[in-house]
Amino acid sequence: MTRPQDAIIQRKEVRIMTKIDIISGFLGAGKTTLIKKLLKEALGQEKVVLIENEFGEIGIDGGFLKEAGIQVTEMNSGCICCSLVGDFGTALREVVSQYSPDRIIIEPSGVGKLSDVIKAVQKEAENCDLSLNSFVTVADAKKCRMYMKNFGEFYNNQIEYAGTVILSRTGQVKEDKLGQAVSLIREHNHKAAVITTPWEQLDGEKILSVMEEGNQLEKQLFEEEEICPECGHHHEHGEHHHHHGEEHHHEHGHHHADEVFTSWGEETPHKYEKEMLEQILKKLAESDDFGMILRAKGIVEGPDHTWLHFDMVPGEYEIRQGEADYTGRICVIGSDLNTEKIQALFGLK
Ligand SMILES: Nc1nc2c(ncn2[C@@H]2O[C@H](COP(=O)(O)OP(=O)(O)OP(=O)(O)O)[C@@H](O)[C@H]2O)c(=O)[nH]1
Repeated sequence: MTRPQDAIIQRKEVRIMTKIDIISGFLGAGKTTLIKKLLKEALGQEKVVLIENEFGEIGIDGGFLKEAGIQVTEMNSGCICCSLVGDFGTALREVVSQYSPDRIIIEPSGVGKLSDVIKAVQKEAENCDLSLNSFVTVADAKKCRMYMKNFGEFYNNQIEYAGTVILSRTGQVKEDKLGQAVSLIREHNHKAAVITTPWEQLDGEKILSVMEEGNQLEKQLFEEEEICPECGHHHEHGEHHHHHGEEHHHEHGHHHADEVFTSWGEETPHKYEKEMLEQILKKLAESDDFGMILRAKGIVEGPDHTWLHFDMVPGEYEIRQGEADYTGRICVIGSDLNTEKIQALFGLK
């Protein structure tokens, strides 16, 4: 029986809990861009800590968020999922006791499995005052077919476990292509809300409210479906079986991210002219000589004490002028990387 005072006590308990939002998504999907938008447009009044787990030993993203006054905890020593669950728990507890934030945003590495991250958070949530508030996946509308085909074991898991799927770059694709992307997502997740509106048209508050709605599906997700400890996939039963019961069998081989993806990173004082950097990124994006490049990013010194920040994902790159850093750094992530050739391309050997 619920008495009025019980309701009050419950509400108080909810208020002191730290909310956890997991923002997953494949390499270069737009996780950091989304987090910046949410911080600016929806979370300005809250005390937020960001836990980042970048793949590759050189952290690049932390800087500008720190400039914005956000506490950033990087976990570059290993991955949140699988092997280092214990360490992740420690990091989470430390963050809670040190900062008692209103909210912790977790940005897992682009090649992490969302199911593993959710499991790790749930394990800790039992011990501390943490509530799993939302778990979303950012997916590039232009590339989801290609990623599903080539890296389904990692990519599909992120889609399957998302409470909300936020498509990025939807303004750059034609309507029919966007429709195809949504169908592909739906094949792997028929419950999540899928945001298709270009981000510029949406306020951060709106996005946050959709994310938080998605949370209500959590119980359903975890109660109805068992999670395979081997592959992290749902083993659905009953009438859901037609859904993706078949394809998960041949995906059953369990790979750790570092068996499939490699990264190369270097800190360097080397200076680059903008045109030079452009040529490098173009070659990286277009040539097959370097392996399958999935992501490159960095901050390097340019001419006349300027600093160039760059981002590359398959098919596109971007160079902006930005803040100086204590030294230049470059990170390249992909599959079957030829690191010697990449190093030479950047003029570092
Ligand atoms: N035009 C456009 N560009 C986007 C969008 N989302 C991300 N980008 C660009 O894509 C690149 C990667 O974005 P990030 O936000 O760094 O992606 P991420 O998922 O954090 O990437 P990782 O560091 O690999 O985990 C940047 O150059 C962004 O400006 C989008 O919706 N539209």
